[in-house]
Amino acid sequence: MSEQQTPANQAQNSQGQDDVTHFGFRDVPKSQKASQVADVFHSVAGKYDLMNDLMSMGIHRLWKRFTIELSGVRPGHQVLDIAGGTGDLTMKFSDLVGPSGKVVLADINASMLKVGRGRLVDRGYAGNIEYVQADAEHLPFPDNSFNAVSIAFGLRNVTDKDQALRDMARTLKPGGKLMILEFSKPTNPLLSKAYDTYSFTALPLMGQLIAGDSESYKYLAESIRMHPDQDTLKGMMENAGLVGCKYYNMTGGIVALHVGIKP
Ligand SMILES: C[S@@+](CC[C@H](N)C(=O)[O-])C[C@H]1O[C@@H](n2cnc3c(N)ncnc32)[C@H](O)[C@@H]1O
Repeated sequence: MSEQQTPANQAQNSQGQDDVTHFGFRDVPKSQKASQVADVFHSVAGKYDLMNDLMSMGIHRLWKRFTIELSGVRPGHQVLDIAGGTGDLTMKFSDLVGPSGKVVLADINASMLKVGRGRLVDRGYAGNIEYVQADAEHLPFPDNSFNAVSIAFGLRNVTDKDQALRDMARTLKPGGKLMILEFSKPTNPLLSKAYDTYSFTALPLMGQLIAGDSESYKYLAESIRMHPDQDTLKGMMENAGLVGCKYYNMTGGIVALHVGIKP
């Protein structure tokens, strides 16, 4: 298909440049991205945790542990884990906030929420967790609700990231902390090359063998490359009104944790 004939460019021609975004390396109309992302996560939900462990060789657990350590979450706190998926962070926050606190596990995708809820209930997590199907761009929570908001490996799937950041900032209490754990840009060119080879060959192959779906894992690799790098994301957080924004590179910048405070 030629460039001019893609649905994305048709939208661009008839409605203007702003109506187009990317889905991995492809341009798509903004109105279609959420449903394409939804297809990815409906497809991978059942094998999500196994694939996470295999693809990252278990290292995602360390990235998440560091996030929890920096969260400052304490007993009695209210926490939102948006794009919470199968609930890795929610579980840890639930332990930290205790019976007097609350964690909201929110995700746009019913399949991921179902797997997450089943997993947490199986492990005996109940009482201080709420499950909400919600889009990060339109959070159904009042202003100033949460001591901490986290989004782990979710932001790169969101169509309008600036809008999502503004809404996360809105729902934070003054002094509350936003934590964004996300794939980012490796700082070393050699690591970057090896990581590219791994991402574009091994990931789709593993996706095919284990989840029967290479396309979703090709999207994973592509979406990581399209995501804003460390300094760009930090600037976006500042534009959303957060202060004290900084980031911590992990595994050579393959992943970064960004934190910012609501003034
Ligand atoms: C890679 S998973 C991450 C799950 C979990 N946070 C973790 O770290 O294991 C990304 C999640 O983002 C969710 N998601 C994608 N777009 C979203 C949006 N616009 N709003 C809320 N959740 C979204 C997906 O449904 C999926 O569960």
